[in-house]
Amino acid sequence: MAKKHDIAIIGAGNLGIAIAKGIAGAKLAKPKNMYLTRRHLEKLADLKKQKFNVLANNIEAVQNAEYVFLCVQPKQLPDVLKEINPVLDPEKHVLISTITGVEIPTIEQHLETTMPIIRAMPNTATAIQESMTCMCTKNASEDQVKEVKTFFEALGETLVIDENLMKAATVLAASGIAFFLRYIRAATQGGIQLGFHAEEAQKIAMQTARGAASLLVEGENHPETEIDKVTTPQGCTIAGLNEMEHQGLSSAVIKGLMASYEKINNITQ
Ligand SMILES: NC(=O)C1=CN([C@@H]2O[C@H](COP(=O)(O)OP(=O)(O)OC[C@H]3O[C@@H](n4cnc5c(N)ncnc54)[C@H](O)[C@@H]3O)[C@@H](O)[C@H]2O)C=CC1
Ligand SMILES: O=C(O)[C@@H]1CCC=N1
Repeated sequence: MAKKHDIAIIGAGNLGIAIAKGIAGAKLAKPKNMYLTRRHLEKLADLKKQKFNVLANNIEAVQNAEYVFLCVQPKQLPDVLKEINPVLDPEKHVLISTITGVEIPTIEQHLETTMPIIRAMPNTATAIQESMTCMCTKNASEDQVKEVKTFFEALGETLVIDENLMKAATVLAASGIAFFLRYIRAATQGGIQLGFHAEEAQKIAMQTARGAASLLVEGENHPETEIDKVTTPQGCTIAGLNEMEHQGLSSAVIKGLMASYEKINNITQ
């Protein structure tokens, strides 16, 4: 954001904490300008020591902020909106909702005033400024979207999308972190069976995953172009790759993404 802002993070759980750390790490705001709420404050003791404002009072957090991040679980959102409604000011606040599966018109139904609302779908890598964040809005101004986009650009990569793609973005990018991590864990377990100590196997798997992603990011290539460079004829790579496909690797990933997507449809029930 062009100028420094005061920020409320309503629901400083796993994602809220990652956002708070990312913002502070990118120097977008100082900890003393951030107001973090959650139900069990003892879990924010470390952040309190780092001078973040840690409080149980959502109203106070909103009153102190211009940018209000909503980071509670979907089922917790109606009560939170009911609580902060009286202090929301469309001239002062921009609401940034990270809540999975709750569309902007639904958020609006819970509000007494028409507010600028931006939905953002970051992932936990915001904590280290490596998020992939998809965003959409309905009534925020171009300047407000630009500001929030600039903000998330400091926390990784961004894409402004139509709201009807937000569920897909949730699965691919937000849940996606867990999916890629599970591959790294599985590769680590395989490496151990092949003779490495666990730490060595994990180091090899992590750096190899980073290298694979970097080849695509920096080379702007299709994955198969890079795969073709690895698969020596009659070599061990194609033998392993084909066995993984016989066992349904690509199919398992796609089916997993679809299951995750379907779950979003009834996540608030
Ligand atoms: N965890 C992730 O990687 C991602 C999560 N999201 C979305 O972010 C939201 C939060 O997810 P998580 O951080 O995983 O959940 P979480 O359960 O770790 O965090 C939610 C936090 O909200 C607090 N909370 C509950 N009711 C509250 C209230 N009335 N006032 C203040 N705080 C309250 C809880 O104490 C908890 O710390 C969800 O809607 C989720 O769909 C979106 C993208 C990624
Ligand atoms: O698992 C969930 O429902 C949330 C949304 C994406 C990541 N965590």
